[in-house]
Amino acid sequence: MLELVLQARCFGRLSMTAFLALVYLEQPITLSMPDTQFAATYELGQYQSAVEAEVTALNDQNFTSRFWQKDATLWTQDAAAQDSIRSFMGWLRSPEVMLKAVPEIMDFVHEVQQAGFQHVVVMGMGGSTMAPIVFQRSFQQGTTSLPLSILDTTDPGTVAALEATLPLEHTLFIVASKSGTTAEPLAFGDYFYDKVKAIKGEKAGENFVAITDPGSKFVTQATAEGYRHIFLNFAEVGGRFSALTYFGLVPAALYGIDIAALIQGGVDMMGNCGANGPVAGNPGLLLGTALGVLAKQGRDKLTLITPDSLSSVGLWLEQLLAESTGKEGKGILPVAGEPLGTPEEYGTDRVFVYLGYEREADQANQQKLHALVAAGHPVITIRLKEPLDLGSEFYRWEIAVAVVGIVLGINPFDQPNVQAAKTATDALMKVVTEQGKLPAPGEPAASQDGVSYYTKVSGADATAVLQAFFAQAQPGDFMTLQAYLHESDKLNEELAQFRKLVQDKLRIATTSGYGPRFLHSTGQYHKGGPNKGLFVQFTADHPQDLPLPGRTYTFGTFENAQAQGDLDALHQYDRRTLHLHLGPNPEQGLQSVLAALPAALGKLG
Ligand SMILES: O=P(O)(O)OC[C@H]1O[C@H](O)[C@H](O)[C@@H](O)[C@@H]1O
Repeated sequence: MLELVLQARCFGRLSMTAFLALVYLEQPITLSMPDTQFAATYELGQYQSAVEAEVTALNDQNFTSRFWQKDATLWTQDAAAQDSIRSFMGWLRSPEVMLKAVPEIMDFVHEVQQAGFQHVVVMGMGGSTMAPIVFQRSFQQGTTSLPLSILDTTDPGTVAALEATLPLEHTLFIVASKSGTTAEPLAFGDYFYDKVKAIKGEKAGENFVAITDPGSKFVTQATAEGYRHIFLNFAEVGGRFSALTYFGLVPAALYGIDIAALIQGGVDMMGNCGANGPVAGNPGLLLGTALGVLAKQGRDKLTLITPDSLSSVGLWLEQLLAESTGKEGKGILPVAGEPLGTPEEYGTDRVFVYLGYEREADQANQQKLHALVAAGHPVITIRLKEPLDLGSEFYRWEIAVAVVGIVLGINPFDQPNVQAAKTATDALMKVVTEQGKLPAPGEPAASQDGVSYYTKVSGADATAVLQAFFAQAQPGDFMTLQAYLHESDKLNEELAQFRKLVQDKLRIATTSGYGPRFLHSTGQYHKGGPNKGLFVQFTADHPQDLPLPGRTYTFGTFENAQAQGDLDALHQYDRRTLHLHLGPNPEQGLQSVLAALPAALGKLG
């Protein structure tokens, strides 16, 4: 059967009737309107008709006008949940609102340049740093702009390594926290404020900027400490929907990105998604409907394929998808950073999304994607002209996950299970305050080469424990690596090797994230999504720990408590876990685990 291909460009010029007429034809169709920027291709095979039916059903219910009127009955009939949903839809107008704020942001950029700063560090977690990470990794630094670093980990080795690269006296620190209560950014802020104060005394505040919500407690602290500037974000925008607000745009502008053009992309996408009145087609609706329908039919692992130049988008998308959809035992698992394979390597639980540039042919991935389409896997392709198109892309995906929420029947704007890990961590930190240290872990199931293996299953040695752990895998499961470690190229390679060995043998999806970053991102799905995960947590010793000013604990203890707290939370949700404490040298420790893994997997059927 021929696959149906719809080149979904310029929906604004294509009536929905024409669109539906075209998608019903049983032959490949390419609509070529190269003057627009919202290029997406849907190759959905056997799922095409179900997606069309859902788009029609949503349009029959006046989806677009109800959506823009924030009609929360689209998502739920529960009155309290409806109030909550409405209160998180401020992001819908964020591109329009922020376009007006461009002169204010650019005035600030000039002020910073004239003050002689040499480096910018953005410090925060989750939605407050994901977009800056993408900007820093996807764009070239502007010629007259400042280098940008992002700190979103409590790992003392990482904090120390960053500190060693900074001209502290000439570094601008941006403490970014929407709520102003998240423990990590407050710790980062206090740590570096103390350092700068040791150099500049009472003038330390000149080097600090806050981005937060109006009225947050952090505003009081930042004011008292004489912060150079406090950006008050506008209300009703959840963290993962804040890329095109001060959280993304202030760092972007300091890095030299043309933020007016970036935001304009978002404004254009707003229009295409019906912000200014009825539209014949809606790129966000189509993407969200396709992903929602596919997830309901078991294709609930969104496998993101990008060229290297866009790989960081995976981090942003992970948070948006996992926190928005991973709840009530449902959800779409974002799978980023898995090299693309051949059709036999995948189960029937995948949908592939290729996000690339028009100018990069990326033949190797394209050939594999063609083979996947031919084998019946759904593939969605989105091509950008240039990095600035990320402005419209962020917006398309934000609309899409809101639509996924409708299709799956969940509230896409809350993150009810993130708190579980925070609560467990807080309880552990209380123990640290009272007893000076964390509770000792129980007996390991095995120890080998200085690596301790903690898990509920047992085995005579490391290989046997790994075998017993992975014997629990079922088709449709996934494995996730959770590394509370100092990121390095070597570790990234080793983690990729771990994923490959497991994927090749068990044919399950694999993901990987550094802690505590992922706690504010995919952590919601881990606890709130379907119970299909095999969780492998890595921790290590902290030979060079760092004290935290005004606290009785160090960065290292904080990181350990976060790892232990999340493990406790995963157990509350009855998840299958394996904790590997890698000892003093994590790269070497992981090497030892990798040496045992092939034999362990080899013994499985
Ligand atoms: O910006 P903040 O209020 O500090 O929040 C940072 C992050 O915290 C939590 O973990 C939420 O689950 C995330 O959605 C949020 O982005």
